Amino acid sequence: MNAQIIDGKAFAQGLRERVAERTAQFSERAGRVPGLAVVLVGEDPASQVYVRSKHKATVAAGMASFEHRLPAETAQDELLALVASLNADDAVDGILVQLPLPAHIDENAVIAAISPDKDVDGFHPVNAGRLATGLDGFVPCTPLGCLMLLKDRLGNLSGLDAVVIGRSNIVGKPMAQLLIRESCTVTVAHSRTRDLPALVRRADIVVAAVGLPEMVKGDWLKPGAAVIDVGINRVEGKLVGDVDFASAAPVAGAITPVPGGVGPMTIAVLLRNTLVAAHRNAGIAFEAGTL
Ligand SMILES: Nc1nc2c(c(=O)[nH]1)N[C@@H](CN(C=O)c1ccc(C(=O)N[C@@H](CCC(=O)O)C(=O)O)cc1)CN2
Repeated sequence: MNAQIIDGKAFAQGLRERVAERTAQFSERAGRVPGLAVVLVGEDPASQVYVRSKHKATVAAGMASFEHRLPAETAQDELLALVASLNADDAVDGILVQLPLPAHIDENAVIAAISPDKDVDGFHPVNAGRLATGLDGFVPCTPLGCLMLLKDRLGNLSGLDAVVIGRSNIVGKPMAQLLIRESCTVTVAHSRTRDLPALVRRADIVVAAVGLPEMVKGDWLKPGAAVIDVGINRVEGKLVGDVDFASAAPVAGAITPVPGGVGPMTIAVLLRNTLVAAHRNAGIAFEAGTL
């Protein structure tokens, strides 16, 4: 067997085009464009690339992009004051503080300061609670992107066994919640999990989000499993995922590559979430349709 490659880059491009069409319709009706504010603290090279990509994608979708770049030494109170001003700004529908933040800033305090109604990252505890309890709210972009790719490939996920490797607030936990919502049987594995290969071998769906280069091997997989690789690890100048693609591809039924799999979905879903936020803020019903 040789896995079908899940082309996240192409899927993300399609999603971005659909968001752009719906943004034009929204802007016509609301008399204003959706606005996304992105805050970057410090000079982390990868974060600078992501923030630049977000700016370009936001503008290309027909939205207003408000970029705030602060020096690495910025005091937490200064960042909280900026978040408060963005919360109060009617031109801003979505607020995103790029992570990771410098070590002297409490990430949780900053996330908690963002208005849950502008939290297009879906990281605020209110939105995490909404997801866990089945209420409408913002869902973190990367796991929602993974779910879109899975549903596009597999259709109905009901009854499938899923293993999520990694328990972060940003990917692992919300991914598990989304799969539960689709009626999968979900196991969340982490660094203390015993006999991870045996657990993975039972899964129809494997989502790897641990940040350990090429950790998941092909002989851990059930033949035909759908494998979603969230890892972005730089090894000797090369980008690799958390899955050992060379050994996994001959066993899996479908697999996301790195790069070009999950990564591009993050920004496409961010635009989608910003469009949803704009509808809510303007009091216009949002029809999800193909978004
Ligand atoms: N506030 C947030 N911070 C961070 C998030 C997030 O969703 N919200 N996610 C990541 C970084 N990220 C977006 O912010 C991101 C990561 C990867 C990609 C991407 O397209 N990756 C490409 C490879 C790009 C490369 O060469 O480095 C791919 O996988 O094909 C986009 C966005 C952490 N911080």
